[in-house]
Amino acid sequence: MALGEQRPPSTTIQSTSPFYFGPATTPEGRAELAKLVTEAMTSQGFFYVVNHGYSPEQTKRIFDVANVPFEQVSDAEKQAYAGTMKVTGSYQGYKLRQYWHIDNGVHDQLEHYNINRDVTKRGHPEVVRPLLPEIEAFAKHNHLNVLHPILRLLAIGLELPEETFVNFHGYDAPGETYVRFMKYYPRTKDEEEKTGQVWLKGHTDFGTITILYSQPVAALQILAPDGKWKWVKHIDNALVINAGDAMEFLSGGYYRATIHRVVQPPPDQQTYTRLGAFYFAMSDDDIKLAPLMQSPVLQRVGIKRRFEDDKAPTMEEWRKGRTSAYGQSELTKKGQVEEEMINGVLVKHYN
Ligand SMILES: O=C(O)CCC(=O)C(=O)O
Ligand SMILES: [Fe+2]
Repeated sequence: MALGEQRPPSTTIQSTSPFYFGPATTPEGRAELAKLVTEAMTSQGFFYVVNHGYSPEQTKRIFDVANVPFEQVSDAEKQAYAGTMKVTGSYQGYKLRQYWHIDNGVHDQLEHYNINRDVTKRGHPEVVRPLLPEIEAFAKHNHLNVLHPILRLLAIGLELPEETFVNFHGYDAPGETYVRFMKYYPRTKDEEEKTGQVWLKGHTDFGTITILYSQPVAALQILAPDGKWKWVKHIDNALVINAGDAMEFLSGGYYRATIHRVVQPPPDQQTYTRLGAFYFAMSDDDIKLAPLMQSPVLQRVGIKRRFEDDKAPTMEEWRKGRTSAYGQSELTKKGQVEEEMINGVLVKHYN
């Protein structure tokens, strides 16, 4: 598919303007950017990053690489490299189609291939092996050139020492931060109807920061503060950044975990397959996800508690609890929202 040729539909979020990492080399530049990031993360819950260091050609190459685990690997080999989410609470390897329940007996039609930033942790399908140096370079770029600068801005936004969150996200520290490639396959009319055109239910990501490489098939929506789902607009070679549960917990609710979902694209885009490239960041496994009380900002605005501080899960406990339950557990319906308890914390799913 020729990425970049499709146009998104007209219903797009217009309020968030992309910004540049460029000026962030000086303390003044970072202070300015921190204001923008804080504004985005405490209101809409996402922002774009442009000028992040990858050229359009490098980004295109990553999407070509992203397609390989889906298009060039046989079903049998995919099975051999399937992840064991329910048992290990870890997404490494394939998340094959039909694994999650969406709604009314309908299961998902999307595949992931998840690769830890330490690409040697597991084996990979034969055609993926020669691509591992490139995938590792991609992980490192995301971690050091995108994630760490964002984490510095988020620390400044809480008036904490700049390296506070960076120190929780060591590239070589034990933890799960990983690259995800993802492919959505077409669904039947019946499946579309029974799920109200929802491909991936409204959810929050469980890590700290998600980096999504913007791609042209519109389908991602964010639940805006006014309670309406809004399309996320495609911007060529931009990154869409959102916070997840772990960042919400660490920031005492100040930075909101963004509620987002994936729905059937608008009619003019329904014949395209949708390919995704992501970097899912988590803090190091041993970090306790309790609010950073030392933040002067939190001392002023107060903390929204999800659990008592001494009961706060570690990153490892939280990611394992959420991963093993996701799409497999019995959810309790409460109107439009479905709920479950993970590690004593209420988790919501939205239609
Ligand atoms: O495909 C997308 O745009 C979003 C996927 C997503 O939300 C996820 O994998 O957590
Ligand atoms: Fe997500």
